Amino acid sequence: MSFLSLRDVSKFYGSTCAVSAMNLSVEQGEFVSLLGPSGCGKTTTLQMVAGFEPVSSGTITLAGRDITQAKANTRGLGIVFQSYALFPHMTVADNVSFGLEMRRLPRAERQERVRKALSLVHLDAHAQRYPRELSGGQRQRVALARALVIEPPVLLLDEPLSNLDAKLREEMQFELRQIQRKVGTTTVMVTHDQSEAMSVSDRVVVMQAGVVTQVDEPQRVYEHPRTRFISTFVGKANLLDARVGEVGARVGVALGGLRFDVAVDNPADFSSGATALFSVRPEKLQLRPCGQGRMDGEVQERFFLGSQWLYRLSTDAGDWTVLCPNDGRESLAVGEAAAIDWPDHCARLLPGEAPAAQEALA
Ligand SMILES: Nc1ncnc2c1ncn2[C@@H]1O[C@H](COP(=O)(O)OP(=O)(O)OP(=O)(O)O)[C@@H](O)[C@H]1O
Repeated sequence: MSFLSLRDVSKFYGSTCAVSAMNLSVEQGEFVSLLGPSGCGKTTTLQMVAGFEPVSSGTITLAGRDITQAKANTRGLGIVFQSYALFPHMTVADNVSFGLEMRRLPRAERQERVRKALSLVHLDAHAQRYPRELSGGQRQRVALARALVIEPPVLLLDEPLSNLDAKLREEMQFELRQIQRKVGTTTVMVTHDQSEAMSVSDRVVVMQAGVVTQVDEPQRVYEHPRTRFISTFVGKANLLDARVGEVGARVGVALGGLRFDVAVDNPADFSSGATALFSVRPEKLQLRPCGQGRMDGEVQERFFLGSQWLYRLSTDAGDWTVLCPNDGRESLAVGEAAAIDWPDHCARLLPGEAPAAQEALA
């Protein structure tokens, strides 16, 4: 049995369904991110696990214990929310020690645990400072230390890095992952930032309108998105209408004047003669001289991104976005003709109709 488990958990606010029959199993020590656009039910899910919001239906278990109706303060979970409200009149050490005092731990043990927690987040030297004397990233680390010091079975993080600027955020993502690996605390993080979810998580739970649409390792979500929405929400994708030909282990596709086969995860999702979406990531496409690729096109726009060039090309099959590494060679000009090509294994086919949205997890 998994460590943290949600079974058919739903949440209604009046007639609004915030979370619909959600199933999720998190293993001990795992780092799982809930990823999705604003309003898809991520925070509500976390609040139900934390015990701050009652579930409308369903069951939540932790280490084999049904905690669905347990009061928040009896769940013993570590929680770091977006506004990581430290006590401004307390030193860093006192802020971190607070939860241990509430648990009436002896003074010597408190001091030792606070020392260890601050060392973990590299703030040993700042123990006697006040929150106002810290940078945003340091304050964030105090909040993390405060959550970790109680040695919670599960750490819940709600957009913990969203107040930080881009560079600090990236550094903290790296640190967060390192700390989590070191301590081994089972962690569930809410984020709407796909690159954050991908870079820190063992598995990503993609949510849309209260429904879980995919649960997979980050690379799998990126390389094998299950729906049109996921393929564009997680990274960028070229999506072109195609017609399904013969369906077997590989599926025949007609795209513009081209006919070719695509390997698919589940051939049963496709039927001959139906429409489907052909998908390939912009960075998987290559530009070649005319006549030397799969189809010829014309450059409509180009953008210099520093390490890459972004091109928009028009072809008979539709418009394409292509990302090419800036290898120092001369770029293509607007109006220039070029052929588009892609390796077979980078092509994906998505059913025209979205597959069953809810992922039932074993
Ligand atoms: N207390 C509440 N009362 C009524 N509706 C609510 C309440 N809290 C959330 N909702 C609604 O439930 C849905 C899910 O909200 P939730 O905050 O879980 O989304 P989210 O994915 O965390 O969004 P964000 O990324 O913007 O924080 C939304 O439609 C929201 O308006």
